[in-house]
Amino acid sequence: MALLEGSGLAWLGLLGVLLCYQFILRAPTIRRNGVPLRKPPNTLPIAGNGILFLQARQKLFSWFVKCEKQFGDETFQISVPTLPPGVVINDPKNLEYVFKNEGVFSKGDFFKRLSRDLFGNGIINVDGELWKAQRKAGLAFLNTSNLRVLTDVALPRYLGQAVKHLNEKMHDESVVDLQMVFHEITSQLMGKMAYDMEMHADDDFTVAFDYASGATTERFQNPLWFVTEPFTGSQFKKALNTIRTFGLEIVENAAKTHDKSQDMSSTSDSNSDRLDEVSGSLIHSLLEVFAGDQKMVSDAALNYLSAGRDTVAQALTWCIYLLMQHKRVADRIREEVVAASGVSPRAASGDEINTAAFTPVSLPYTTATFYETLRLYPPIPFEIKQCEKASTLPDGTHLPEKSIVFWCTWAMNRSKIHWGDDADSFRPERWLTEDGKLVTKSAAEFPVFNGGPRLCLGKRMAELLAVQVIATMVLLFDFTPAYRGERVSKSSLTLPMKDGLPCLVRPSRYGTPS
Ligand code: HEM
Repeated sequence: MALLEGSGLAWLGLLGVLLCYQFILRAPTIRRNGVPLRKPPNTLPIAGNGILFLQARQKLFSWFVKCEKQFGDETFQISVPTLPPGVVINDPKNLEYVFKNEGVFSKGDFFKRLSRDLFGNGIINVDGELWKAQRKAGLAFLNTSNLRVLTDVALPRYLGQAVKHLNEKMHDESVVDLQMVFHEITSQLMGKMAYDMEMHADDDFTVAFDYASGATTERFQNPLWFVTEPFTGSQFKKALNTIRTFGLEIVENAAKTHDKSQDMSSTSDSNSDRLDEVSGSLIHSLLEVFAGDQKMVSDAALNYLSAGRDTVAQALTWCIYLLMQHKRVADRIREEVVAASGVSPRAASGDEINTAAFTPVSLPYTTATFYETLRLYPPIPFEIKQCEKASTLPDGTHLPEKSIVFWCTWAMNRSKIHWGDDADSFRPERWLTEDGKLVTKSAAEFPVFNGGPRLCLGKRMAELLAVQVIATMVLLFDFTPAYRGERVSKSSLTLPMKDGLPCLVRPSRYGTPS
């Protein structure tokens, strides 16, 4: 006990020295055209905005929204003990500059140090040659013909299984967690197509990844994580071990299936299953690029898995959440899908619908609904870049070397300046022109998929997947909430819904009662 008290005092002493060093000797003021940037309300003399960052993420989102309302497009400075000086940008012109100057605004040491345990040297956590090589492998995986197999073969298969599961739940009148249902679809899909493996939403790996993502986010929120984690991080360590073991399993499995597929390629005929032909194509190209470096292949594979699977499942979850509150929008989706597929009331059970025909081109309103969901619930709600060298933003803000640039997509997407007075309302119509075409926004205006050379590689895949799933679910089912009040997200690098989305399932006007 005495030892603990002694070490506690030592930590406190160290902390005091660190804070004084940071704030009295080091923290530079960032200026715009020579004038110091404004600071947000409640910035404390020594802790700066640090205490605020310790709050639950929903409160943090609200704080960023409040700042956007107060500062509009004006860049402001934030300070958090132990972090380099930082600014928050809201102006799309500044963001465009950040996107265009990837060489200046990189992931940086700050981001990498905090997320290395989770992402290793995977694409999300590296710059330069390692990034380029992984991006190339990803581009090959997400080519047009693989995406066609995804929409025509793989997704209808896993979506069909989800429909069956929901029909059973409907029959039992039992509650179903739709977040798990969507996670199961994307887990199976990515598992099969990218890694030629069976993956599920409740695998140990998934649970561990979920935990580790929350713990990594806490590092970003808690500036003293390196002080607290040795005492509180045992579960985090366990989760990281599970993740690493699974990563190596993916690689070992791929090495086996690679040999097998090379054996088979000589005998395969034109009738071979299209899905089996593309299965594992991502991991196989990673094996080729990083031959012999198992850890590297594993990091790359796990990064793609987390980027491609969780984001889409979460976006679908928030979409149905919003549709349960906006029946008018669900009805319009149904009308659009019925017009495109010719289904008559009480006729569709899922088996006979060609869900592959549900595409962003054939269903613009459904696509607009997906975009409107992403606007209000962006799966990656915060972004961080670090200046590799001093730079000046278009608004005149001079950023010293190593300073941090934050933008909060969640807050930017609610800006009344850029989205109008009804920015807080869920209104898919804002995404459609008068003649029903989809409105396009630049990446800087709508940074949900990032932008510049690091634009999300899976944007097209996400759109194809989401439209097919939303159209099918809304056509067949009517969901009602089995929870009270508002749903919020839990701590994570992405936007999972806390405690899932428990619902009751009934047939829609077009689905068949079980
Ligand atoms: C609604 C779904 C999705 C959203 C909102 C989304 C959003 C994003 C964002 C914001 C980034 C930048 C992250 C950062 O580095 O700071 C990103 C990167 C990335 N995304 Fe997505 N994503 C989605 C789906 C997908 C899918 C389905 C894939 C397929 C595998 C994917 C693959 C990637 C990859 C590989 C990167 C890293 C790109 C790079 O650094 O060059 N994403 N995504």
